[in-house]
Amino acid sequence: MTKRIVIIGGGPAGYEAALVGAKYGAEVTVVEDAGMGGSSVLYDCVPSKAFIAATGVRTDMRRADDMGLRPDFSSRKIDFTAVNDRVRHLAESQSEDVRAQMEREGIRMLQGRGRLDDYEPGRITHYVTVELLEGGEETIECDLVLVATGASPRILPGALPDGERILTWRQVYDLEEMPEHLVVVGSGVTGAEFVSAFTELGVKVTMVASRDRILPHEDADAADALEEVLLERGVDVVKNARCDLVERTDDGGVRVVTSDGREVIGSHALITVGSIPNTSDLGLEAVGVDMTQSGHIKVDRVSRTSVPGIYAAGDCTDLFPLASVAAMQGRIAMYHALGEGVSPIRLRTVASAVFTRPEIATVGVSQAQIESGEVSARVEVFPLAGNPRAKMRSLRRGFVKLFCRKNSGMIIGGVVVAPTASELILPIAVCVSNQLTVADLASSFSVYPSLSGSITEAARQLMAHDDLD
Ligand SMILES: Cc1cc2nc3c(=O)[nH]c(=O)nc-3n(C[C@H](O)[C@H](O)[C@H](O)COP(=O)(O)OP(=O)(O)OC[C@H]3O[C@@H](n4cnc5c(N)ncnc54)[C@H](O)[C@@H]3O)c2cc1C
Ligand SMILES: NC(=O)c1ccc[n+]([C@@H]2O[C@H](COP(=O)([O-])OP(=O)(O)OC[C@H]3O[C@@H](n4cnc5c(N)ncnc54)[C@H](O)[C@@H]3O)[C@@H](O)[C@H]2O)c1
Repeated sequence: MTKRIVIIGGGPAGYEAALVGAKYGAEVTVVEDAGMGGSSVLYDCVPSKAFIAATGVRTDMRRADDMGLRPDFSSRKIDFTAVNDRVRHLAESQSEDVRAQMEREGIRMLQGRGRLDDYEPGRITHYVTVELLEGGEETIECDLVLVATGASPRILPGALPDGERILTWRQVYDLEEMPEHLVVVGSGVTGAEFVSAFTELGVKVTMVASRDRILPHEDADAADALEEVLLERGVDVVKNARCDLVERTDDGGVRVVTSDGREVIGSHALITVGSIPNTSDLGLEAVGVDMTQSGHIKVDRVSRTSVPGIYAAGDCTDLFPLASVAAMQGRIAMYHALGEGVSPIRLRTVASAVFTRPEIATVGVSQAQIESGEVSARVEVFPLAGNPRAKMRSLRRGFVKLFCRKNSGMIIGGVVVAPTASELILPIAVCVSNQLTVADLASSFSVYPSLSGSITEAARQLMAHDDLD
């Protein structure tokens, strides 16, 4: 019998799940209140990476002098409106591509807000009521529901965004002029990416970090390397500073006040203090779906919630807030729900990147886990400074780090800090996913000269260590 599936949320978790559902012959409806592709495509991941790509042109030009080229960029003004127009256009056209693909696959799409509406919890059939954007309501009867509603910027009570001077990251692309002095509150991945991007555009940036280091959840050496670059580029980092208040000043700027009374004055403030899951008003509690204290939906590794027939995927769950993970959770939910063979999600194999200059990419276990004794492994750090390709490209910083099991040499993690770390991490991710060893990696050919040569070289160093043991 054809399964009837309703997916609430059309981001990577929702649309990837819908495509799998349709492929396996289910009758799929996706309910989305913004646009297909969700926040990932319209407001978060895609626009930020498009913006960063534009700012990266300036980074590359900075090296031109060192290479004997003397382009005169001082007289070329940055057309900030054009930069932002391009970003918005890219996001909208990607959203349209997702919508067109879903249409081709025969997926029904409804624009509006969905909520679970089971009149009698515990039954096999579920009901989703949609408040349609065009007006009116529709209730859909179905066998399976996937909740994929994502998350929204966390708002500090003392720092209410006004879209002009006090901004969330989603409002940056509406600015008509470049900020003179941007104060970025929060030093997680989102904060670091915008600090780096605006710095590359030549904007004065101050970063307000709640701890004594930036990127507290990333590899410490990588975070230190980035901090060094940011300081060298003129960024001020205010540490151990929790922001309590952000307000407009009489001259049109902003005043950021920390809990210990420190004050930072700037022209604009960008608040990047994390996200909250979009899980209220969905009727989840009424049907008995277990939630965490933070409001995330509890799921297992095949995306099941505590209620049969209701699955959840992506940023509304408590796994790993990445588009790639959301998409994988969504696909896994459908394979499982439709009785296809499925492997539970393996978070240790997730590769992720921070798109700063330089980029930071990681996969597998962390050095912190090794140092704490939680994981037993050997570590090799190989600086890029000696790499011939890095010298040719005038790259002074960056490194490759590999972690392998002590006896077997199996690769269980790695970190790359380089301009293209997000691309260079793949061979290490392949090793981690497929349980390959340093010998496998060391015996693979890398191109000469290439930055990836440092990855095979790091593996060779770990092998040499094996020989001595
Ligand atoms: C600034 C920033 C940059 C990022 N960059 C990256 C990156 O480079 N790489 C990466 O892997 N990840 C990145 N992420 C994380 C990534 O954006 C998220 O992990 C991803 O968006 C999660 O996808 P999702 O499908 O769970 O939800 P979303 O993409 O948030 O989509 C959910 C959709 O559901 C809609 N919705 C919510 N409630 C309802 C309802 N009741 N009815 C109907 N629709 C509803 C929402 O409006 C939204 O459109 C970034 C995040 C941020 C904040
Ligand atoms: N390139 C990418 O893949 C990418 C980019 C952005 C976000 N993301 C995903 O989103 C997740 C969340 O990242 P994020 O940076 O948005 O949030 P986060 O929660 O990781 O970081 C927010 C930071 O703000 C700090 N903070 C909280 N309240 C504060 C206050 N009052 N004053 C000062 N600082 C305060 C927190 O201590 C924290 O360090 C990431 O873990 C990642 O999975 C991914």
